[in-house]
Amino acid sequence: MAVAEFIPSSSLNKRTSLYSSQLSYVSTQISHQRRLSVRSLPRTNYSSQICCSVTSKEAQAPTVVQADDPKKKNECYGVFCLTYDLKAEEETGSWKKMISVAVSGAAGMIANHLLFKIASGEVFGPDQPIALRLLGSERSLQALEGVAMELEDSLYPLLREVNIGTDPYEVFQDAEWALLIGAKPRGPGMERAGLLDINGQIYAAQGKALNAVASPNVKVIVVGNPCNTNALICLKNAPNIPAKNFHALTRLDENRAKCQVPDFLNAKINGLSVKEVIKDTKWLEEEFTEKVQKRGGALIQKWGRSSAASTAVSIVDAIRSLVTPTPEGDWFSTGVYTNGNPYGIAEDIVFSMPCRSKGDGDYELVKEVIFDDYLRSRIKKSEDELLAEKRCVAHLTGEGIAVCDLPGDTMLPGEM
Ligand SMILES: NC(=O)C1=CN([C@@H]2O[C@H](COP(=O)(O)OP(=O)(O)OC[C@H]3O[C@@H](n4cnc5c(N)ncnc54)[C@H](O)[C@@H]3O)[C@@H](O)[C@H]2O)C=CC1
Ligand SMILES: O=C([O-])CC(=O)C(=O)O
Repeated sequence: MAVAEFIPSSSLNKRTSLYSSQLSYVSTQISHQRRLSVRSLPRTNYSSQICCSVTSKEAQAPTVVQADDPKKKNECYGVFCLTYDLKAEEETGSWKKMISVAVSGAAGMIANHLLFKIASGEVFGPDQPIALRLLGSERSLQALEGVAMELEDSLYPLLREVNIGTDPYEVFQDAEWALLIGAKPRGPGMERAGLLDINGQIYAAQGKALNAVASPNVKVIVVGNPCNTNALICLKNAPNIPAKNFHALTRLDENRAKCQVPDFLNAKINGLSVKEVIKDTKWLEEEFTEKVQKRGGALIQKWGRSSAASTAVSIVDAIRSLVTPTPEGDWFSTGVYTNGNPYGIAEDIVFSMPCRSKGDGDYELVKEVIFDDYLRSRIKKSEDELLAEKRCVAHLTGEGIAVCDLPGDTMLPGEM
């Protein structure tokens, strides 16, 4: 195995430019350990290339690239990066082409659960190699390095490359999936309009970055709250990406409903409709609905922070629902851009809809969901709240001057 050599950052392209020399050293040692331990696994034809880069504005020192194949020097930009001939082995020869998955808020609680699921193959499948591109804030950069180290230590065969950085224009480069988790939590005394503005600015900037550098068909899942309106802001700032590709993560609520009692109007218990089994409509309409609505807040009271593990699971479910065919007769919930929906929901907002997928990353709306007056009234309430939020972020969607007349009961889960 050739000895790693240092290549001055100026000789590489912009993405590879930065690393503090001390971290570069630490990472080099760790990469060596990985290289040695990986080599001891029963893999053949292994030719690793290791390089280190952090993309942030405080660029510095060298990048390490193994010198045995000069042609490959510029191909690897990861904090760690393993490249070898995937076609050369029986197992890896059947793997798909590597995909690039960007995650923002990658040093946060939700990402700390999610990233390891993605790297393990649980999300995109056991034959799908992954490059992770992790976006953090300036404050979280060091923690992000820790995340990358833990990913490396986990020896996931499918995880080929990890990049970290704080500039979305660098981190989102060529991303095929963008899981946008990073956001500021609402603090005590902060007005909802203030939170909408702060997080809206983040999602406007990230939408612009995706528009400029991501894969033109990138699929985007917005998790940071308020996720529907953040998703709307994001897609309005990314006019070159189909609006249909943007989702707001509403799957956690579906999962929470299922863990209580499923959607009582459309779901079945042992083949019978829920209302045939549970006759107590008052309980279904009042207690059950409220329980799901307030589940997030109840958890914040217990944990002192919002749901992280179950949110990560629901992101996994949301992605898997798009990359695997939906079973016959089933559907899943995801917040999507309303553009010709069959339910009379206001157009031009992001609203949770029943969807099905053929497993190609795309979806279609399910048209035969049953509504009653109760459901219609609850949906109208959500619609009014989202329309009010939309007016409040008009300055971020390019639709003029914002007017914030948020209804009093627009609640975040922590507010009870
Ligand atoms: N849609 C849903 O069902 C749920 C949404 N959430 C929301 O998800 C978000 C993240 O939650 P956690 O991971 O628990 O929070 P966290 O506070 O643990 O992590 C957030 C991370 O985002 C980073 N960050 C902040 N601004 C950023 C930016 N501009 N670019 C990149 N990274 C940035 C922070 O440094 C932090 O590391 C919150 O907005 C929370 O309200 C939480 C639970 C459920
Ligand atoms: O507001 C939060 O951070 C938590 C949240 O969305 C939920 O638990 O549903």
